Amino acid sequence: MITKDAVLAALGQVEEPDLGKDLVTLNMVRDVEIDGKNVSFTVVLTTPACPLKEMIEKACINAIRILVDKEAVVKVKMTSNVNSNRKDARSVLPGVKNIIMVASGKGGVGKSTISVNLALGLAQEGASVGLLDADIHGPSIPIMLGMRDERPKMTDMNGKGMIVPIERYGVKAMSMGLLIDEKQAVIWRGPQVSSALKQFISDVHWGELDYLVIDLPPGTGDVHLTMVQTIPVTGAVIVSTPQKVAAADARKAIMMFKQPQINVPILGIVENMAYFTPRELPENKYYIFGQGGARQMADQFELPFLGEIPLVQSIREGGDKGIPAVIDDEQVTKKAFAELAQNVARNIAIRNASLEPTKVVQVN
Ligand SMILES: Nc1ncnc2c1ncn2[C@@H]1O[C@H](COP(=O)(O)OP(=O)(O)OP(=O)(O)O)[C@@H](O)[C@H]1O
Repeated sequence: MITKDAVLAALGQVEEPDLGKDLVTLNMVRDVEIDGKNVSFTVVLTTPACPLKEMIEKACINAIRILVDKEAVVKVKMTSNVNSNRKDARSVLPGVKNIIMVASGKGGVGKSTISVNLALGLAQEGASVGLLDADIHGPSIPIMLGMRDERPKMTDMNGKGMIVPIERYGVKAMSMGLLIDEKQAVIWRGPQVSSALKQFISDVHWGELDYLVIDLPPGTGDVHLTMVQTIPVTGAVIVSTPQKVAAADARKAIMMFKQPQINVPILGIVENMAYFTPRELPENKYYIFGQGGARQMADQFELPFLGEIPLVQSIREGGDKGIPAVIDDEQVTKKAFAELAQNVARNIAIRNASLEPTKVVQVN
């Protein structure tokens, strides 16, 4: 006779490869039910974007068949509950489980393109996602999401007026560009930008989110410090391109986050425009700017390499039209961005299981 104890003992042998512990110890197994040879249970993953989903499901079925009963009919329900390791007072972004900053040392490497498609990619996997455009001097997200002419609505939250993010393609988005006059912002100095940003962060009503993706301005300046002083960041994604000059600037961004007084974990490096793929020959890859630079940089800093995004005409066209690549039909770009979203989600789960929460830092 199959018993619940035997089932749990077998599942106790199945390891979550990224977290290095078994599913029972990690409290990921729920609702075990047994009816004769029929065994069913739920596995609660730490993210819906888990790239190991199928592998874990197979390992569970095998464990029951090998260790409990080879004739067992096993039904596994795979669900998720995104984990978080926030231990701050939640005075900022209270309902947000994980905060991802997308950064690059240099402008024009595709940071906004990556932010938008990463947010949409995570949402397509089933997560609840927000996207915040913190690039005051060059906000491009309103264009990329086709919401440049929209004006955000306000809502009353316990007597305080809050900005309601705009929903696009299943993601809640908000940009400084929708609230401030760009011509005026151009002459703002660092402190003005910082205080506007602080205000902006606490004035948007995000509600409950699994992930909030923040598109930072390029560089390594005041705004970046303001952000880490204001927000308990889960981790940063560094965007680079294959050219040596971009890599040198990406290094600066890495060094900034690694500084002991900032200490924001880096979730990994993504290489944008890694190779060119013509529309007519989607299988062909031309490494026109050189190959493997970002991967080497990741190895050098012992950071995860999150993926290569090809240089494709439709990514640029989609960005200009307000139709991001992820929701387009082009399979090459869809696949590259889906892998990026899965790798980011995976590294957040690992980070949450292994590292201390990020503290909001005081920089003097
Ligand atoms: N992989 C790609 N393939 C084709 N075009 C791309 C790709 N990535 C970005 N682009 C295009 O390059 C331009 C710059 O991209 P984007 O605005 O995302 O860069 P950025 O790093 O955010 O720039 P900035 O920091 O200066 O705002 C845009 O026109 C965008 O559509």
